[in-house]
Amino acid sequence: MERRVAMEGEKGMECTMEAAAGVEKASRFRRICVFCGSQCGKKASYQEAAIELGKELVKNGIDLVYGGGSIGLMGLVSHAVHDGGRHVLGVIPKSLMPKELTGGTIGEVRAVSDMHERKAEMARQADAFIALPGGYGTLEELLEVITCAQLGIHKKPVGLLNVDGFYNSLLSFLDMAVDEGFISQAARHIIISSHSAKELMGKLEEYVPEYECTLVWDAEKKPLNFATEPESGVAS
Ligand SMILES: C/C(=C\CNc1ncnc2c1ncn2[C@@H]1O[C@H](COP(=O)(O)O)[C@@H](O)[C@H]1O)CO
Repeated sequence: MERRVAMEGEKGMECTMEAAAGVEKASRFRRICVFCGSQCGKKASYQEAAIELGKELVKNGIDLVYGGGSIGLMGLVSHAVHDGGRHVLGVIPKSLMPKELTGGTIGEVRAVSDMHERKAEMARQADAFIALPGGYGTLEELLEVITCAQLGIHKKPVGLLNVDGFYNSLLSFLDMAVDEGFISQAARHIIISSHSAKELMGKLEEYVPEYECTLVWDAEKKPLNFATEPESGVAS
């Protein structure tokens, strides 16, 4: 079921549509980008968490942006969102399609030319980011949106779904880097983590960025293509 954007003069229409779709509470986010493994991982809990997160997005009336793959946790989260009737946008480099799109496409698939364009397009489309368990690719994507937040390039919330403590050692490493003077407390607070999708969503809804955009970027160049003015009313 696709959400229709209320036209001018249709005040209240969107709320009615959301209620009809079973959406519990209007979210500040229209689309969330999920980074996750192209593998399923060894524990069933990782797969359950991907499905739970997808259902939580649906419950909150939020659409999905992701890397477009049909494999691993990517396939599970995208199916959960699509099955729940929300829009799914997969952004995938053409050359990766044979490797990561083995199970057929769902939702809208946007083919891009390379990895940089994939990350830029996902970032542009999303109002917030969530990382599920994953490998190098997931970490790379996660760290890029964190470092861009640190530089003041965007103010979109970044969540970590710490399923079964999967990210405990990463979080400990970051705490150690704070203690050792390499990461500031404010920058450490960019990552919002939780063990459950429901709690994480609640924290992301309440997140207030501590970062000022101190850098003046050339508006023509739009660094890394993060949208400066979000379409959904979320502070970018
Ligand atoms: C190679 C370049 C950039 C850095 N690499 C990646 N950028 C974007 N997405 C990536 C990158 N490496 C892997 N991925 C994707 O992440 C997903 C999850 O991977 P995981 O290793 O299973 O966690 C998967 O879709 C990968 O394609 C610059 O050109």
